[in-house]
Amino acid sequence: MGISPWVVIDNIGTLVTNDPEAGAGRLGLIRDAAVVLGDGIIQWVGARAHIPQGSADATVDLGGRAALPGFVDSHAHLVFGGERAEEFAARMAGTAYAAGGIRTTVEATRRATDAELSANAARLVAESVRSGTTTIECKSGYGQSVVDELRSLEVAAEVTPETTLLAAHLTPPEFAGDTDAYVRMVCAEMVPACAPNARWIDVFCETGAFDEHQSRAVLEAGIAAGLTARVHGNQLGPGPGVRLAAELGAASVDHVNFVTGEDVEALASGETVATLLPCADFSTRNRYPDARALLDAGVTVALAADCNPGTSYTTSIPLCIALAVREMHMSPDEAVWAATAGGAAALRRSDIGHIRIGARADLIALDAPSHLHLAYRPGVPLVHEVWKDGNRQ
Ligand SMILES: N=CN[C@@H](CCC(=O)O)C(=O)O
Ligand SMILES: [Zn+2]
Repeated sequence: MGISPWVVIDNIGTLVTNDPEAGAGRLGLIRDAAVVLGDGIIQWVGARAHIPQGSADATVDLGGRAALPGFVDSHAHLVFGGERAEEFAARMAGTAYAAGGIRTTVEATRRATDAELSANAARLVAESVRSGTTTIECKSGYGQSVVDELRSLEVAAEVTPETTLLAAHLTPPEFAGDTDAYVRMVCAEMVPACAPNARWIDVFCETGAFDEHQSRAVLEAGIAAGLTARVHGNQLGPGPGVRLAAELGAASVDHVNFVTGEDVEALASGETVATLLPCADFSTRNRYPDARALLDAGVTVALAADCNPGTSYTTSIPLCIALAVREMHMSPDEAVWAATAGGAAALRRSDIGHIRIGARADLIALDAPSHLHLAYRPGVPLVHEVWKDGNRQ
């Protein structure tokens, strides 16, 4: 945030603005464009032939490269100890993913020092910036005690203002066999203790984690404490997560692999974004969500990387875009919108995810002539430059 120099980003081959009034189509594409960044915000955007003269400290010539809003990654678990490569290898050899793997990470997280957790989260954020992410959400959820959830949120707050209390990720060993007792503790002690350090309340509403009744209790406790709901739902099988999220006015329901027509209708007629996490499906060999059914029904769709040590140990939004296009039949334009404006909608942010005057000066340049190359050239590190709050990263 804050003061940054005034810079003209000139000679942009194709600019994605996500402002249909500024350019062509939903992405608001402008060819041969320029953008002026200054004091942390977008000061001007348009055709390079009309750049306002004399107002910038410097000019960066992109040489015909594409530019677009920085990616908004609205789903990440960055506060954890250890890793689970062996679990991944076993899964690739045929073992199915189950929620219980989370336990391994809870043990490692509780053992880790504050400094180790901070360093790991900072490392992952730096990695995500290198692949073009300029806003990231970060959940707790591998602490599962008041003390460990609180310190997880403190670490999360070091890297982002978008902090999420996910105490209801799994029932910890101290409450083994009595999930209801854990939920009572979360509502009575953990939510009041942690709410001042969080913006969002989340729950893993899934068989083997928390059922509808338990999920509702946690979300309502969070809402009563001033947080806004988001939900992990319908990842491993059909379930109540999507409907509950829509009913409680959640900002987003995430995963959404197994949905009914009623679920789709509930999302289409409400304000809840469907956040799809194709890297988790890739890494668990799960069925990909039916993105076409969601989009064709008018649901707002976001894409996020779901960086976590169990199901998706990647921070790469470009990989999400490539998978969304190849495996989920989203068009490249839909996928780029979902990873920028869609992520912003999932975080209820109007200041990011688009290039308009007054928006945060979060912009990336690609080593490619258009945004289409993000899906067309999978696995290639196309992100050439990143500006966050107007500062070159
Ligand atoms: N689905 C639940 N939570 C994480 C996975 C957590 C883990 O396995 O460690 C997710 O978003 O995929
Ligand atoms: Zn998650």
